[in-house]
Amino acid sequence: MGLQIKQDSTDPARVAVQLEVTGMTCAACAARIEKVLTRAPGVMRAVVNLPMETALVETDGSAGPDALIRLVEGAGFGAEERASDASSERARQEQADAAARAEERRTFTLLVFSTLLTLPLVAGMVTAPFGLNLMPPAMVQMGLATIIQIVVGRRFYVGAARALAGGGANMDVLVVLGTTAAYLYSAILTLRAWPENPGHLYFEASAVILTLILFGKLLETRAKRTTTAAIRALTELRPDTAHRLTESGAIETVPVDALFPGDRVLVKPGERMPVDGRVLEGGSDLDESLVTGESLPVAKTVGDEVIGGTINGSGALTVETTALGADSKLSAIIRLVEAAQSSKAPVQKLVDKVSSIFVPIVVLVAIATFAGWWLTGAELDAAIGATVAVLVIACPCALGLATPTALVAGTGAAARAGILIRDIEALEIAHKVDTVVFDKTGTLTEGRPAVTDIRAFDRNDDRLLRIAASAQLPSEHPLGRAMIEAAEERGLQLSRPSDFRAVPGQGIIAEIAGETVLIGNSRLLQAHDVDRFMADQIARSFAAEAKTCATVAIAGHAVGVIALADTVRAETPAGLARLAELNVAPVMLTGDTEAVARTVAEELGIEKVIAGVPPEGKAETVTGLVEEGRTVAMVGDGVNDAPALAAASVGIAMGSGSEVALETAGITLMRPRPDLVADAIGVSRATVRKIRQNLFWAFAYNVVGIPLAALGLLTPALAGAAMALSSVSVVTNAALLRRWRAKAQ
Ligand SMILES: Nc1ncnc2c1ncn2[C@@H]1O[C@H](COP(=O)(O)OP(=O)(O)OP(=O)(O)O)[C@@H](O)[C@H]1O
Ligand SMILES: [Cu+2]
Ligand SMILES: [Mg+2]
Repeated sequence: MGLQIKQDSTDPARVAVQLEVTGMTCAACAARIEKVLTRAPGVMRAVVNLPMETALVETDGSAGPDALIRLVEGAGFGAEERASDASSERARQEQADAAARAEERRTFTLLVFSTLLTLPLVAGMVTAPFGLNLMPPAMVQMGLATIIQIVVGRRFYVGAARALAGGGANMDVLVVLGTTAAYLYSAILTLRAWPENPGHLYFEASAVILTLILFGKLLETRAKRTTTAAIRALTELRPDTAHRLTESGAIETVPVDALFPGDRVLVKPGERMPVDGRVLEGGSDLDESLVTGESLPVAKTVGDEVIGGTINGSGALTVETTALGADSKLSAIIRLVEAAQSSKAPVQKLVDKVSSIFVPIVVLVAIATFAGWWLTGAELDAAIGATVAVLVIACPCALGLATPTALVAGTGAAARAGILIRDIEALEIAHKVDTVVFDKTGTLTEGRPAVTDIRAFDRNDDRLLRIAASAQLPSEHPLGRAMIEAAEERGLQLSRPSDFRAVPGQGIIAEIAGETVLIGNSRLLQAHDVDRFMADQIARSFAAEAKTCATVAIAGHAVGVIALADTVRAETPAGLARLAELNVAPVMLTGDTEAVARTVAEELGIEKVIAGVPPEGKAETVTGLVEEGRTVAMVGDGVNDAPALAAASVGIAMGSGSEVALETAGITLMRPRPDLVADAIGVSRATVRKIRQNLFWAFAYNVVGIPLAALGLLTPALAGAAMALSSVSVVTNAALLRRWRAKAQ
């Protein structure tokens, strides 16, 4: 493999300093800063990244961050030290995790304490039917209840006070009102009757309610922590150290934070990829499942891109670093999923609004209940009991949990399948999608066309291909690349055109040996008054075989036609069949000719075809479909489809996972597989279904519970149990979503 492992050493003297630079306006600024930094004593390398506004400086340890900052400031810019990305991100996660665990432990201890104090209070209730009276004396009851009210109740009092101060009312307000009413009423009775025995007391009710709610909270935080664990696992994918190859070919093990873009790293068999990069040497199979959801190993050879966090198979790889830390794909994914999970869904905003109206209404109902019982001549005792039960059963905590728990579980399950959901809005819209617009080239097909036939009018096919491929040398278009490849296969000598211009959606215009060469479709020929008759005839015959044709014209005369074919992706038919199952209509949108598009569409069973659309017309076409009243998902392969992705109700970027696609598309598929589109719609439907179920049950429980409590059919303690149970069932129901699996394997 040509790799010689000479030594494994760490070089503590090498220090990487990251600076955040402000005030840069252009590349010249960046170059100036780079020069100033590079020339400073002790600096080995400096790289300034203009769009990221950062400078990465490698020093031998003698130039500290402060000195470097002064240098940048001396050049007229602002600078600040930036904490190293990978470690700060992980530290942040670990901190949050530790805090969550500590909170959980505290809640658990409190729960045990609260349960122990509550048990004597309920002992009387439980044993009474057996003719035993184990109820402790009223004063003891009051002592126990007071401790619970203060120690356990504290967090609810604080929460309620905070909500009221903010002008709102939440579940804590109801909990506080209910338990305080029960407690105070019992306390007053006890004190007034002392030393006699008072009548019926509600100490056990307030204690049981607080204990149960605490129990619900504990289950809730635990469930939440396990649903986010899938995402947290992603951050743990990145290794801490990497084997860097030095100029001399030695190998040193360095912290990942000390690497620079451009550094070459050695990845040994079985190790995790420390950075995003390109393979320079070697070959291996990579397990990308945790990043892209692809379950089969992916073969990588020289020139292929690798993603940090994936697992190397049995080969050793030398990789050139292209992105690290916060710039890496893994970081982008983590940020995306985290942002999605914490963004507020429109339905959640509605729930918040409902809750804020709901609480005052409940208080009114409670007052009415009390008045009703009182006025009909009932005991004060019964009136208080019913009122407390109303306040407790009305607590909307299940309502508050219904949406966020389902969303976290749904987006987490999707991410595991390689479906990244940027925001909750995308998830909510995706479930309504009735039309999916597919870009043809690169989405339904592989996007790697190959030259199949050459029809030179003078029968000199090689000459035609040589001219065409030469003219295409500067082209980025897949059709152009295919021509170059075909020419190279035939060993033809190519020469760069002296002038080159791409006409989007039509073709190219180049200058070769003083002659203008046009290569493209009918529209290009028409625009330049080239006789199209013969070329169109040929193109039509090839269209039946789903081959795309490009006509070559020299000095205004058509001289031949080159036919190219692209293969349909293996997963496309299954993907379309599953969309049909979901009752979603597919539409093909392409810049190719109607005839070719029709042939491919017929083969795939797609009825609606919109062909011959120039790149800038794609967004317009999508907007047109949206205006017809459809909910449109546009599936494209990234960068050039960005406007159309943005125009759709929801944009689905496929495959590339490039930054641009991540930013513009509501949903990104990490693998170039059209069948994941159905899964994206599927997970969205499953999540929205869960949210609706949860909301329904949470509401139903309140709607049924409140009248029962008002009529005195629910004891306060039972109401507390019912409330805790409803919260737990909502959280459990949402957690079931974690079992969702993509059908695309
Ligand atoms: N470099 C090129 N060489 C030859 N023909 C070209 C070139 N660029 C564009 N064309 C012509 O313009 C047409 C439309 O190109 P465009 O890039 O808009 O669509 P596409 O990528 O081929 O298909 P899709 O819209 O499905 O992605 C092509 O089918 C081809 O006929
Ligand atoms: Cu509650
Ligand atoms: Mg295209």
